[in-house]
Amino acid sequence: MRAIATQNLTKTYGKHRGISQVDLEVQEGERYGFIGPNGAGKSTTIKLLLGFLFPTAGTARIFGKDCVKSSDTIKRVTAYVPSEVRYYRNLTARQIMKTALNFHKMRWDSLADELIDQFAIEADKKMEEFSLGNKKKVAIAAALVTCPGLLILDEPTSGLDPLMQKTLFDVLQKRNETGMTVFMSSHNLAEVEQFCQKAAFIKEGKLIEVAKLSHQEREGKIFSVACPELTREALEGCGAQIISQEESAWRFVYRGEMSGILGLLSHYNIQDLTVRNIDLEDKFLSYYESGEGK
Ligand SMILES: Nc1ncnc2c1ncn2[C@@H]1O[C@H](COP(=O)(O)OP(=O)(O)OP(=O)(O)O)[C@@H](O)[C@H]1O
Repeated sequence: MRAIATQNLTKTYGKHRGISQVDLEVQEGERYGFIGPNGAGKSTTIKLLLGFLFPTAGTARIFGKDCVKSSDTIKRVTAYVPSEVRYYRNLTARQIMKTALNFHKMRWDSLADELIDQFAIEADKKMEEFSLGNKKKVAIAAALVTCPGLLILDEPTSGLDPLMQKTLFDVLQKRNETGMTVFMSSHNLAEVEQFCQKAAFIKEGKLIEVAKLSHQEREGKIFSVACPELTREALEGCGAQIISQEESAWRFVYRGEMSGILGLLSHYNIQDLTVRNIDLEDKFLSYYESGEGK
């Protein structure tokens, strides 16, 4: 079963672009990242999934249910943690978690206490007394306490200190192991790379790529080589894709067998050499700096 499926999903704000023809597929149980620069269309997509906005064209489904027609049913199996959390000032953290439970016709139980403990929440303090990061922790606990099948997070770690970021991903990992699907939009590429199995890249409202993030599926290595004699012809002849050259310093991507490039380099007097996996930041920069779709 697909937790999220959108087809041709399009939203315009009057004459302004929102998103255009987005086809997204997230399988049940997946940990999925949603990446794009400011204004790319991440929040618009999330709001369409949650039924906060209606599409101009196309469809969005969660667990097979249409996000417009079955918005109420979807809200019962989906939880959402926004990037910036706003609550009524005079509610306590406990009251907010209870409200979430009431909405799902659930009772306060040991899980609620456990979440308060894990996220070090001062449960009887009012929202007006909470810092931004502490409000975020309440939002996370209120989302998790309802045991959603799908958790959608917008910038999940914004406002959280490093210890709480770790707690969050530990808790998400455990929930994911028992079946919860996680869909998170983030500007923090390292956290997406570490936690998610797949990531979709959105640019100017269009989905431009879905990347698998498991280590086996990495697409090549980045070489940085210092060598005055090396030539563009030699590198390209071997299948390298040059990223930059400054005097004798070369940076290139190599996707072939290692023996090929190492065989070539062994003929040169190499002054320095580093090799590393392509990471999400490389991909992000290549998609978004180049001005091209891919
Ligand atoms: N209410 C609105 N009225 C007009 N245009 C809007 C509105 N909301 C979003 N947009 C436009 O839709 C496009 C996508 O915006 P969106 O907020 O979805 O991007 P985003 O990827 O979430 O950005 P960020 O990372 O900055 O939060 C942008 O061009 C934005 O200007």
